Amino acid sequence: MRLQFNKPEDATGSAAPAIIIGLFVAFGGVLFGYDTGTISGILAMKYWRSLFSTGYVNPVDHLPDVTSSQSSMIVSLLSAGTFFGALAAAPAADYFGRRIAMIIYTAVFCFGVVLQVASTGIPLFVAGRFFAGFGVGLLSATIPLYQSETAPKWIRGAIVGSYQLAITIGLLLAAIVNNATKNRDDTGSYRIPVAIQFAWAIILVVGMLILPETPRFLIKMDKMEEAAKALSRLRRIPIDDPTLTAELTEIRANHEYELSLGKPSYFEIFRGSLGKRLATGCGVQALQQLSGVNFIFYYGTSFFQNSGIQNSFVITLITSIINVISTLPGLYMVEKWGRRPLLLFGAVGMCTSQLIVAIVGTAASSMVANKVLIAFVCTYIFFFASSWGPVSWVVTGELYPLKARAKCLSITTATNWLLNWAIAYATPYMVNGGAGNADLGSKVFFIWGGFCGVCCIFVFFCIYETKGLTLEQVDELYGKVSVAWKSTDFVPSVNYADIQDVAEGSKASTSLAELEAGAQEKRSSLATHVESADV
Ligand SMILES: OC[C@H]1O[C@](O)(CO)[C@@H](O)[C@@H]1O
Repeated sequence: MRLQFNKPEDATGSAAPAIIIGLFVAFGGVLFGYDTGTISGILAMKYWRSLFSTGYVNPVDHLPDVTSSQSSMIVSLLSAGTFFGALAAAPAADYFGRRIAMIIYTAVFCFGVVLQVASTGIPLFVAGRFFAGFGVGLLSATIPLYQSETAPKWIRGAIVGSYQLAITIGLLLAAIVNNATKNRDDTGSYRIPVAIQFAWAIILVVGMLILPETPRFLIKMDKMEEAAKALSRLRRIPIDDPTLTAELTEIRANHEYELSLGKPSYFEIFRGSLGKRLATGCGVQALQQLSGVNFIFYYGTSFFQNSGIQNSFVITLITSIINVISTLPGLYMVEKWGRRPLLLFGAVGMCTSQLIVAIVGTAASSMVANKVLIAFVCTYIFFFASSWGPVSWVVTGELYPLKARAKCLSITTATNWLLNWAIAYATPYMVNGGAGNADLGSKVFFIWGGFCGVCCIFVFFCIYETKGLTLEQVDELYGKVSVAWKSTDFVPSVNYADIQDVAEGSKASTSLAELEAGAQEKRSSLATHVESADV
């Protein structure tokens, strides 16, 4: 079978530079996955435990250890940092630009790594976790923003989705490094897994120094000539090419039209049509977490052990591998089927798998039951990784108008982190027996299955189909179509081909006057169409 994406006839220039750049930037996601995955290994290291112990001795193995409240502070401060980082990402991305912001954010992350490597006591280590988390949070909101603003429309889903692929690779690397270093008992033991992250951070910064800024950010700052240069690098076409003029014209006209509807303050983005889009973005990210994926990645090992399954570490490794491999078909299918069908397919599959795990895990405990349980945990991971894992980032990356994109993506990404933290924090109380704890055991899968059921309803009522549209046509879609299930019938009113005809007539140069003329035409067309909309 030959995999082929649907490159339209009006596609501008070559997609190769944008694909390479998009994939390169995606690898910031490795830091995301690795950083969340590595801590469980560090907390178990003998050397680390004795160095950081403040006198407490673990009653199980009688060795020095940190207390459970100290370890929960160490774990949760990373999540707190990521949450605040995601929230804080918008100002720099809107002020300095997406590219410079990513460089600054990676430096923040590196500062956190330095503190952790240098620390010999809990306060400094905790501060390092917070800063590293802050950097990861900042990057996690800015990478999909950069990718969606640079990608050609017909392959944007796959490029933004590759961010999730990098997250899964980071998780897998963490599982491998944890296993490889778990028996080390020297000063390097915990410093090696932490310091390894420098390598990626440095590659990322060096790469970003030579990457172009996004043309959309430059247009937002009214730097038309620079925007034309950036787009010409991204699409590998001459600066006076009519297709380039057409794409710039569409972006600029749309941005001006959106601005004419009002400037977005933080207050503004919670109201009206923008508020609806923001609720959709937060909903999709919240449900991605509530489907229960991190229950498996954070607590999988101990859950399998408690269910009487031996080799629980190997099973966790297997789920991490399935997670990486299954993300690949998701990147392809998001452009073939589109966002709505893939999310629906994933939600039905995840719901069925989680409910089977819940029923089998609650009803019986035998060799056969354990095998069925493991098989359906793996099936759940397959459905998650090929749909909600990547597509939640795709959907949120393309949901917002340029004027508010950074702010809205910050809030949407912070929602993902908030739920990530809440689930990591609450699950041990829900699952383990003991005073004040719910002792749900396998019944917890009924909760995840229930939320996957909500995912199905959410997709049907809230997710608009945006496959193959430019980010500007997505704005038009939201202006014209009032209900999500009719979004598949939407036909954009103006596209590159139309504007290209205007540009073709005066091919001489990408002058500002030419762009202005095209922009004027697109603006009036947008206004006419939105007035006649069936909203
Ligand atoms: O692949 C699983 C991983 O993906 C995420 O949901 C982010 O999209 C993480 O929270 C999780 O650990």
